[in-house]
Amino acid sequence: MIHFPDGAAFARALQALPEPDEQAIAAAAARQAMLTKPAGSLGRLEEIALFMAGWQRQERPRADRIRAAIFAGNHGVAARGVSAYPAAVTAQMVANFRGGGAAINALAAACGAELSIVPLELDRPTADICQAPAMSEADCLAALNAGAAVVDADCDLLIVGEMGIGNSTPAAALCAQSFGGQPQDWIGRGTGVDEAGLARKADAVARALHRHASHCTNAFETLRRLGGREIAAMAGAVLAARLMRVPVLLDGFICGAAVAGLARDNPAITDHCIAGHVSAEAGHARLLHAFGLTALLQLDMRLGEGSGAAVAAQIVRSALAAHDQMTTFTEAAVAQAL
Ligand SMILES: O=C(O)c1ccc[n+]([C@@H]2O[C@H](COP(=O)([O-])O)[C@@H](O)[C@H]2O)c1
Ligand SMILES: Cc1cc2nc[nH]c2cc1C
Repeated sequence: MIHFPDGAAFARALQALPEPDEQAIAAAAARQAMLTKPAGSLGRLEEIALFMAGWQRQERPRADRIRAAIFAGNHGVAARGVSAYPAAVTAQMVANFRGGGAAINALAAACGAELSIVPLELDRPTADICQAPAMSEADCLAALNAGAAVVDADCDLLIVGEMGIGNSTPAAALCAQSFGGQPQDWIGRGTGVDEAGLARKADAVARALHRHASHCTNAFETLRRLGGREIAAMAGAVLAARLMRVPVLLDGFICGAAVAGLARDNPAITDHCIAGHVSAEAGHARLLHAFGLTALLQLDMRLGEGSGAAVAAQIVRSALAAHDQMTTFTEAAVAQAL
């Protein structure tokens, strides 16, 4: 299991990212060239198979053991009226996840993923980022490690998701800090705020950046000051997955913002990530563009809780099923291209 003893160890890990196995990619590409289809005709499904081969270091990658890790946290900034729902919903939804009645329960079951629900000190919201760093160093480290702890090396694919009333505001601040632009470029309706709520979000992001920007000198400090527990946990999970060469399916805007916190220090952090979908949250398309990622799906979802990634996992499974199960031209006695 990956554990970061301190912020410096986390920073070192982020600078020493393993690369995919080029030999496995070449073997998978050679296999793909022999399968009974015109070259390239499975489009992005072929890219997905090669991507998975590289990270799993095998010619025929698997998606049998999918883990969906959903982290939950509460946010001091929620008291500023930046969400359409009360903060109590975070804990209530965690109970719903545990009871099996949320969207992610159905969608994880549908794609064959095992769910891990990880609430992070819901009774102790982070500080209001307009006034103070969201977390102490110890709290941020604990959250990063809670994320890292869900990843095990025999996982074929990791889905990361979140639940946290108010978290689209710190997510917007993280994106603005990491990639520049104005608060307006990164804020959106979240759970469905009205115009006044949107204005409060813009104001909160501007205040947070004004207070913290000059102190956000590295990924740890950026996540600690502008993030939240579930956001840091997602960052820890994505980094730990990379260290174990476990490919990751990213969910929506808040999930992406966690990775934005890491990407400024090392843009290669997204190399083992697939963007499962582009959510309806206004800043998500901009964020994926900044990462250079193209989402698998655009379904106008804006739920969070790993839901978009769980739907996208069906595409990954389809890609790997074709790659694994199709016959070759020789086996099926089908004539090759002229
Ligand atoms: O995944 C997304 O893109 C997404 C977009 C909007 C809202 N959400 C979810 O809604 C919550 C954040 O919205 P808000 O309005 O409370 O900041 C949080 O629980 C997220 O999981 C998620
Ligand atoms: C009901 C509800 C469910 C959620 N799941 C993720 N974010 C959410 C926000 C709300 C409000």
